[in-house]
Amino acid sequence: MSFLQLHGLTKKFAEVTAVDDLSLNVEKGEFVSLLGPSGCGKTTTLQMIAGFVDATAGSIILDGKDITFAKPNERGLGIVFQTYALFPHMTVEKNVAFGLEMRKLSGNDIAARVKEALAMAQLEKFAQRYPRELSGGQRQRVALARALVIQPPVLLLDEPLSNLDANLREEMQFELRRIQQQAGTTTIMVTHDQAEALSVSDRVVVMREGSVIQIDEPYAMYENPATPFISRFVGKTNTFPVTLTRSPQGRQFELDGHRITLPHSADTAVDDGSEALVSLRPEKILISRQGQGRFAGKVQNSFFLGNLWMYEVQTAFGLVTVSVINNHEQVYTTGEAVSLDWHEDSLKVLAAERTGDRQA
Ligand SMILES: Nc1ncnc2c1ncn2[C@@H]1O[C@H](COP(=O)(O)OP(=O)(O)OP(=O)(O)O)[C@@H](O)[C@H]1O
Repeated sequence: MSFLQLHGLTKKFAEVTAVDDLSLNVEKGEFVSLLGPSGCGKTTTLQMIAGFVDATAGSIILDGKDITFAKPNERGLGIVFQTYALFPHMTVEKNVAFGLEMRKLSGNDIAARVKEALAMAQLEKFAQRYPRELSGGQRQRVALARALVIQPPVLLLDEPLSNLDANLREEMQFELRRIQQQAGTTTIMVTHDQAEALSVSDRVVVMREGSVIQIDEPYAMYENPATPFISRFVGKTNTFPVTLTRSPQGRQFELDGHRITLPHSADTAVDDGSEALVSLRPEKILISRQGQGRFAGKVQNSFFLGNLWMYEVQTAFGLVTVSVINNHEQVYTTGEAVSLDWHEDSLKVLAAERTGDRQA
């Protein structure tokens, strides 16, 4: 039996269904992210788990116990809010000790556990500082230490890195993962940042309009998105509308005068003759000097991203984004004629979605 089980969890606010029949099993020690665009119901789900919002329907089972209607303090979960919500008038040490004092542990136990939590979050030398005397990353580590010191069965993180600047954010992603693994705490994080979800999670849950649309490990989610929406939301991709036909060699479509046969691995539930979208990641495309690949194009824009070059290439089938690792190789310039190619295994075929799904 899974450690945390959400069964058919639903929340309605008057006419708005914020969360619609959400089911999810989380294993002990697992790090699961709820990922999705603004308003998809991530925070409401987290708040139902925390007990701040009552479920309209469904149940929450933690370690075999039904906690659907338990009060937040009876659940004893660790929570880190977006704003950290540290006590400004308390030192780091006091902030971290607070939850243990409320639970009336002995002075010695409190001192030992605070010491351990501060060490885990690498905060020992800041123990006597006040939150205002800390950087954003240090405050975020205090919030984590404070949540973990009570040894909660589940740690809930609500956009924990969104207040940090880009560099620090990346650093803290790894730090967050390290601390979570060291503590071994089952963790659920809400985020709208796909890179963050992919880099720290054991599994990612993509939500849209209150519903779960895919649950997978990060690599599988990126490589095999279930819908065009996920292929655009999780990472960047190029999509081309095509019509699939069947031949003795397998499923085929035509692009810019070329017949392309899909490998069996890319076979799909899409019916023959119906419209489909082919998804092709920018880093899976090979760009070369004119004539070396199957598809002709012209570089319309190039962007230098440090580790990567991104090219937008105009082709007969639309604007294609290509990314190339910056390893001192040839750089293509705007206006240059190039050709593109790819390995057929890189193609993913997805059923075209309803109209509202066309914008990521
Ligand atoms: N207290 C409330 N009363 C009415 N509607 C609400 C309430 N809380 C949330 N909603 C609605 O429920 C839906 C889901 O909101 P929720 O905050 O869970 O989304 P989210 O995915 O966390 O979005 P964000 O990333 O912007 O925080 C939204 O349409 C929101 O407007």
